[in-house]
Amino acid sequence: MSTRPNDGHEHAGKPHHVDDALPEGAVVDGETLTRAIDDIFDVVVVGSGAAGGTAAYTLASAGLSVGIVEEGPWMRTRDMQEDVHDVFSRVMRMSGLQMLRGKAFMPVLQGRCVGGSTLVNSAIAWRIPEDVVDEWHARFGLGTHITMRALEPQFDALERDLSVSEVSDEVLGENNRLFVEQAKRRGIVTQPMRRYDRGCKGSGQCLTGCPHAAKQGMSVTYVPWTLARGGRIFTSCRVERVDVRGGRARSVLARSATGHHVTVHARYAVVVAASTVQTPNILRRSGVRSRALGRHFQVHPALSLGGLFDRPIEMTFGATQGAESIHFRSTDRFKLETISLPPHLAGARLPGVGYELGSRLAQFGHVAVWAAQVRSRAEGTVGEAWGGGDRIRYSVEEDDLRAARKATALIARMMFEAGAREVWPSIFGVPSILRSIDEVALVDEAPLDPRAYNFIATHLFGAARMGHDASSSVVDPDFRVHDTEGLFVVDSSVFPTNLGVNPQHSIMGMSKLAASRLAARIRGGRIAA
Ligand SMILES: Cc1cc2nc3c(=O)[nH]c(=O)nc-3n(C[C@H](O)[C@H](O)[C@H](O)COP(=O)(O)OP(=O)(O)OC[C@H]3O[C@@H](n4cnc5c(N)ncnc54)[C@H](O)[C@@H]3O)c2cc1C
Repeated sequence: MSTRPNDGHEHAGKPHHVDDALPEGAVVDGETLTRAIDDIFDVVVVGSGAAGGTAAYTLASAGLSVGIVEEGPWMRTRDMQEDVHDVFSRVMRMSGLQMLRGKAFMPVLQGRCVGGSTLVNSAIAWRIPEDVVDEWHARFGLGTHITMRALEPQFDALERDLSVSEVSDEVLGENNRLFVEQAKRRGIVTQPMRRYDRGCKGSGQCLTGCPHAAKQGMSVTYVPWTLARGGRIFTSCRVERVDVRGGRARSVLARSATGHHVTVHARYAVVVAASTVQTPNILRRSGVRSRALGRHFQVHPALSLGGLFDRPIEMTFGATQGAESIHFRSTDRFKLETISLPPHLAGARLPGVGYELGSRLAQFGHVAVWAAQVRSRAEGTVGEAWGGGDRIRYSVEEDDLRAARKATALIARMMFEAGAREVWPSIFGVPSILRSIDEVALVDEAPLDPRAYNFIATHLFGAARMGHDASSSVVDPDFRVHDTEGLFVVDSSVFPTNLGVNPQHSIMGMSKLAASRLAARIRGGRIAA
């Protein structure tokens, strides 16, 4: 059977997307709900992002009835806009203003909408590196359950379903091309990114939602495909807790944006996939008591540098992120990437104020932005703030800052070698504008102080760690919360460490593995209704 029900096609001369043609009654919109709801499914999935969308579709494809409860709204392809402010205020958690707090503040971006962060991300797909799986085996004893052999078929299926392919030359764009050329000159191994992509037009709008549904995020793939298989989604309904009675998860208790109770019962299981930040707090509110809950939170702190060139770059055309290098992943713990930012976001990276800022904005077509993700060693915590919000504490360590400093200096040198007139390193204590390659020496000496760096976090891990021992982990190697029947966690909160590569594909591979095993157990009668 095709995995692509209701696929996009032309309709009366207009593009018609899969999220325009949803089965009647399959979406219960919490923004317009006028009464309480009580419903029942075989499995209830909390969250519709990378992990939740994948789990839901895998379970529905195994013939189980699936209800998805999602805190955010559904932004349809027809409603996508370029305006960063409008999009972020509708689909980003806290309109994009969520912060990690520690020795410094670090913004942490998360989608809060159908599709979760896959609506606003760059769709880069990386299989989990084998060294990470080996480390999980050596340090956490997961080798009997989490193996490359078990994960590879999941990745194969995901890549088929979601059309993972390399960025083509036609949509590479100048920002990406220049990076590849320069890296090659330096002997740095690069590759075109592999992305979830069906017909990218190079509009550079991944971060505000693809207006062509070419990016294969969850809101145009696994979520609608789940609904086509009889599933239902409750949007704009925030899960407050899972009702656990007699040691078993019974139902999910949510509240709609209009304030009504939404109670969704699970015959067999509740699968929590609300992300590394929200999942631990949902478990806490559900009465899960584990010393490990909320601990071992990790990120890949990311930094980016702008460079001003004489030649046109035009970041508005080309894959938002199209080229990368893991050349330094093992030796120096960072990964290099390109990123084409829209002017509203890149504006925050431009140096100067007033006239000076205005004149740089006028030259925006000549700006390139290259970035690095640090495989940080630091760990933080996730807890609940007074009033019920999420409180994340995290500070990078000195080793992480050394990696960040080295990556910044390398990118700055690459930009000058590629012909940049100015490079903007974004480190406090280093001039905001470097005008020659010799000045990059100032970056080599930059302070090792977390407050000096302009990090952002989009890759999140841990805080409900997997392991055998209930005193040091939250879920067992079958993704089940220790000592709780029918309660599973399938997002990257279960990852014992970060990865050093972009996480979505690994999250989906793990979620698919967990959901396939759960479906087999339910089908085999090993989980009683
Ligand atoms: C701007 C950006 C760019 C990125 N680029 C890439 C990339 O190119 N490649 C890559 O591999 N990774 C990328 N990432 C990271 C990647 O998107 C995430 O790692 C991945 O989506 C996480 O999956 P998840 O299912 O855990 O969380 P999400 O995808 O964030 O989904 C979690 C969902 O749960 C919902 N939820 C939370 N709490 C509740 C609640 N109480 N009740 C109901 N629902 C709830 C949320 O609203 C959300 O929709 C990027 C992230 C961002 C923000």
